[in-house]
Parts: sequence; C-alpha cells; structure tokens
Amino acid sequence: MTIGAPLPKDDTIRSVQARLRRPLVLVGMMGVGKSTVGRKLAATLEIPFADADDEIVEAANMTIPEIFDRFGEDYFRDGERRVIARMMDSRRPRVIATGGGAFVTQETRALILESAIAIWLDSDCDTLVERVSRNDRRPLLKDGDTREIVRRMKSDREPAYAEAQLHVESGTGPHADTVQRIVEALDLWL
Ligand SMILES: Nc1ncnc2c1ncn2[C@@H]1O[C@H](COP(=O)(O)OP(=O)(O)O)[C@@H](O)[C@H]1O
Ligand SMILES: O=C(O)C1=C[C@@H](OP(=O)(O)O)[C@@H](O)[C@H](O)C1
Ligand SMILES: [Mg+2]
Repeated sequence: MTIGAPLPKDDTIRSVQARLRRPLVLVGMMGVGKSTVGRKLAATLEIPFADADDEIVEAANMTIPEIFDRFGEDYFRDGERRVIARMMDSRRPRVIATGGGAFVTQETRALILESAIAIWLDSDCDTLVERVSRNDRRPLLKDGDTREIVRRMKSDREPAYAEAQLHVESGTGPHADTVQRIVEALDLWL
C-alpha cells in the first residue's frame, strides 16, 4: 500500500544528481509554487535552495511591498536582475526560486538561460487565484480584481515563460507530485 504522495525512485534521483551540472531555476506565475516546491525539490535532490525574493529583501533591508511602495516596480526589477546575476555567478547545482516577474525581464531571462536550467511551473488560473489569495504580500495584486489581474498577467507573460528549457504542471495535488514531475522531466532532459 502506498501512503501519501509518490516520491521519485531513488535510482532516478541518483541519476539526476550525477548529471546535474548547473543550477535549476524555477520560473512562472506568482502562486504557482516556486518557493515551496523549490525547497522540496532541493531537499529531494540534496542540493542547496535559495529564493531570489528573499535575497532581494535581505539586500534592500525592506520587504517587497515596501520596495514597491517607496521606489516602484522598475527599481524592484533592477534589484532583482542584479541579485539574480550574482546568483548565476556560481554554476554549482542548487535550486533557485525566482519571483514571478523575474524571467519576464529580458536581461534577467538571458542570464538564467545562459547559466542554468529554467523550469516553468504552470497552473491554471483558478489554482493560481486560490493560492495567491492566501496572503496579501504581493503588491501587483493589491489594486483591482485578483482573477482579472492573474488572467491578464498569465497571458502577457506566457511567451517569456515558454522560453524555459522545461515546462512542468504544478497541479492541485500535493507539492510532492510536482517535485516528482520535475525530477522525471530532468531525468529525460539531462
Ligand atoms: N501542490 C502545490 N504546489 C504548489 N504550491 C502549493 C500546492 N498546494 C498548495 N500550494 C500553496 O500555494 C501557495 C503559493 O506557493 P508559493 O510557493 O509561495 O508560490 P510562488 O513562490 O510561486 O509564488 C503556498 O501557500 C503553497 O503552500
Ligand atoms: O509576479 C511578480 O511580478 C512578483 C512575484 C512575487 O514573487 P512570487 O512569484 O514568488 O509570488 C514577487 O517577486 C513580487 O511580488 C512580484
Ligand atoms: Mg515565491
């Protein structure tokens, strides 16, 4: 009997670990699960995890809503690009979760594609809306109807996300299901 979500087979994990030579960078819409799935993916592959948003907060010594409020989105994107550029300096394998807009900035996207393996995590709008509604830490959602903003943003951003090397569904099941799909996609791709 299997209890809980399936985990990738040990030999698949070991085979991916042995062939991984670059960081894995999770990209995709806010609420898709980059931060939470990313942490679990890193634990599964026994490699370090970092969240670019956390590094921006640390570097600026301000929360993300404070940065948007005081300096605006362009300033945030510039800081995000610099933080991610620094993170790409080391090519050692690790998992990096980005904020949803990072891969949409052309220069940041080019940096990631050159140095890492980008994995586009994708969910339908209903799932995204449900997940982002769990907290109010995302400044781009504060003015207007969340469903409408998410729908428009997803459609605007999809051409950029589609440049990622891998595309993996982050469905309504447990996080471990998404981790399993990522490991399987890497096993085929590497
Ligand atoms: N199967 C799942 N995959 C990803 N996230 C999930 C899943 N189930 C629930 N969530 C939740 O969705 C919310 C958003 O996840 P988060 O990792 O912060 O997304 P992101 O970093 O992409 O904005 C969190 O509360 C997370 O626990
Ligand atoms: O999609 C975006 O533009 C943003 C997503 C957020 O990160 P998550 O994708 O982790 O929510 C954060 O970087 C900021 O609020 C902007
Ligand atoms: Mg996140």
